[in-house]
Amino acid sequence: MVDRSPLVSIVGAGKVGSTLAQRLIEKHLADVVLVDIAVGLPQGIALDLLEARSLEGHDRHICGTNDFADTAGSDVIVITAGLPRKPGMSRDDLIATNARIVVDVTRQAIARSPEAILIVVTNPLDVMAYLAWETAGVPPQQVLGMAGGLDSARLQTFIALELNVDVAEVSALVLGGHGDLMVPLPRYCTVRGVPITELLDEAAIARLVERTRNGGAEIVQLLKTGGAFYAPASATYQMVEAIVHDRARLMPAATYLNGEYGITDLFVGVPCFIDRRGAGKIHELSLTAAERHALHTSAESVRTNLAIARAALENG
Ligand SMILES: NC(=O)C1=CN([C@@H]2O[C@H](COP(=O)(O)OP(=O)(O)OC[C@H]3O[C@@H](n4cnc5c(N)ncnc54)[C@H](O)[C@@H]3O)[C@@H](O)[C@H]2O)C=CC1
Ligand SMILES: O=C([O-])CC(=O)C(=O)O
Repeated sequence: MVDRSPLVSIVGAGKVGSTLAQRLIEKHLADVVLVDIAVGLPQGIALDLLEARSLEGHDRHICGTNDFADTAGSDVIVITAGLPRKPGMSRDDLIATNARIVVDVTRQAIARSPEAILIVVTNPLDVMAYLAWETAGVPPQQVLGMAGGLDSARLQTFIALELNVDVAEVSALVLGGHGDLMVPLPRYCTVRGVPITELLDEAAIARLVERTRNGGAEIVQLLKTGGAFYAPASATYQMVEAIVHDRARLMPAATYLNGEYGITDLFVGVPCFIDRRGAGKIHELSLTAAERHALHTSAESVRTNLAIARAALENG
């Protein structure tokens, strides 16, 4: 992508941000700037990770800071700043607080790296991706939201556990908003190319689909103090890697839709080719009437939440 080492700034040095930072440097993908509002937190994590460098055998650099000036010239900016939910909460309960945070940090980050690809992770994901895009004032291809890779990996895991097969043999696909109405697509889930509809009965598939829809909440219930972070960091890593290595990888991600799938002016999860320019061509699957209806229902819920976020921002 560039002659120098790729530079990834991660905004939010919490669970997801710090885990992603570790993955990025220890897998030699990029140098990292970790920025957070909490004084000492990004500095402490960065120092700890630096001290592990000789043990892990890499020479990637990481810097922790509270100053966005240190993020200047980033190739990729990942936004993980904001509240995670607690047991009993929906992701949508985070709208007002996280909208303010995402607008604020996007403005500060993009001013220093106007060419960077933005990957939004903060929830509720699809709404936050839209706000980040609107705030950044960049072409929509420059902004992506991470969720489809995570939701698909969860379904992939549950299929592998159910069939007791190697997870590497399983492929799965989840579209739609990253919420309770997400759209797992069993017709597009396979084991070595064999559709799971030939391997599992309807009741089993329905159970796995439901577990996937509740995948985030299941972990929130277990952890009690926040949400999942290892798999979210891995799914985000894959997106960063596709950008940094210009891979043109087809993966589900929240992407700006302008008529694709019959949806306009929203970020919603669909398969798209991700490369150094961000979101490339969107792939339009041929969906059944029921699948299309489910996708539209999910998208309309994102639209409603976007209106709620806008109202919250207007009211300060
Ligand atoms: N899209 C997805 O699939 C996933 C989304 N998430 C979301 O990612 C977000 C982060 O989750 P965690 O890392 O678990 O939370 P966390 O609470 O561990 O970390 C959040 C960090 O954001 C920082 N922060 C808050 N306001 C800030 C500001 N104005 N500027 C800079 N930093 C700020 C906090 O100080 C904290 O360190 C949450 O909204 C969570 O719901 C988490 C997992 C998956
Ligand atoms: O459930 C949450 O709040 C975090 C998240 O989005 C996920 O793990 O899917």
